[in-house]
Amino acid sequence: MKISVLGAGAIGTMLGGLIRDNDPTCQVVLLGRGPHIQTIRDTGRVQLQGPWPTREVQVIGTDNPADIAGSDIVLVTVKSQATAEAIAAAAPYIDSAIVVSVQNGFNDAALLKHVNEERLVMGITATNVTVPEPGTASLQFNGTIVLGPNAERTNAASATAATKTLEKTGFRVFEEANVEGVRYNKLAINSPGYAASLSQSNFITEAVCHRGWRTAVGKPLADECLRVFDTAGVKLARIPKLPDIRKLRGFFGKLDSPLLGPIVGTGAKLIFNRRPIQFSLYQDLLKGKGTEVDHTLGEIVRLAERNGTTAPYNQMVIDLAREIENRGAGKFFTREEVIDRFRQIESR
Ligand SMILES: NC(=O)C1=CN([C@@H]2O[C@H](COP(=O)(O)OP(=O)(O)OC[C@H]3O[C@@H](n4cnc5c(N)ncnc54)[C@H](OP(=O)(O)O)[C@@H]3O)[C@@H](O)[C@H]2O)C=CC1
Ligand SMILES: CC(C)(CO)C(=O)C(=O)O
Repeated sequence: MKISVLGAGAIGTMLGGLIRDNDPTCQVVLLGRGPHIQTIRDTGRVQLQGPWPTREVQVIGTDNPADIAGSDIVLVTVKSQATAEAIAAAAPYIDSAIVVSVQNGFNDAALLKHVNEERLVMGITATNVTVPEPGTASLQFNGTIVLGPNAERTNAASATAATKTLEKTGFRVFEEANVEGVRYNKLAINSPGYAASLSQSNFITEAVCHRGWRTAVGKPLADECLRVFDTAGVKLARIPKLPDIRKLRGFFGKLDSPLLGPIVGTGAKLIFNRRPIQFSLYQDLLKGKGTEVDHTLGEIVRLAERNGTTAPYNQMVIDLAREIENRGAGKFFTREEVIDRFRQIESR
């Protein structure tokens, strides 16, 4: 079986590497660019770090889309804004492969320009991976993958085949009939996570567990996402085994309780100070790269507008991310500056 990854950065390298490590009969091609893929191409190996001794896995690294020809499965793991260009370059070599988007953001239209709907499967991953140095992918958080058929189920066979292949990663993989509901849920979870990234705050211990941040930033974002989904008639589906936006909103409430708050907060700090979640948006801001925020939280803002409402809190995260992008690598806000900017929305 030949599996190719289109856009092998953090997520794509981890998924492709784990598949190859767990099933050496699979040929895995990591198509990417820059020093990361150059290192993999030169050494013929990728290093996988995680809650295991470092694994060295043999893969093919390439920057030439022609090398994916003959694939059974192509995993799309470029950032959303790179999807149109990446799939256009890969299209002549996709042949009859099943194409699986494992991205945040709704890139269906860009992918459908080049891939038959029966062979396109949309999904998300709620894992967390970084590239600490070229040639290495590091698993920060061992989560799940969810994918599923489209509403008409024209791609149902492909969704099942993609699920079986992704199970080779060793992650928990779920096929979900309402995958669109999962994808919206994931965007909503990312919304407060991105907001914490604007000030380099540990999402759980320095943002969620901080009363001022929770009140001015976390709760309004979660409430806004839920209100927009409700107005638009989006039916959310759970991300199995993980908290969803409703649970996260409930957790914010629990932390406000004078009795329960300190206990829950201490437990959360013990767990999340050890291996902080590094949101993909944070990783890009740190490197001074353009982020995909317009394609992720921008979806929530556009969904609001299409349904006659607004999403000013999500728009604020987008605006602040843009400001950091323009200021340059690593020039983040302080948590208090973020809180101040969010408070200004209330007084408008
Ligand atoms: N990292 C994470 O923990 C998580 C990420 N996600 C989602 O997964 C998706 C991928 O994220 P992530 O892995 O972090 O992103 P990365 O930026 O680490 O990886 C994407 C890679 O694709 C490369 N690329 C861009 N355009 C092309 C192209 N035309 N041809 C070949 N390679 C290309 C990029 O190169 P370059 O850097 O030069 O642009 C980069 O190396 C995103 O949608 C993200 O939101 C979801 C859950 C967790
Ligand atoms: C929430 C997270 C970390 C996945 O679990 C993510 O989606 C991201 O980094 O963008």
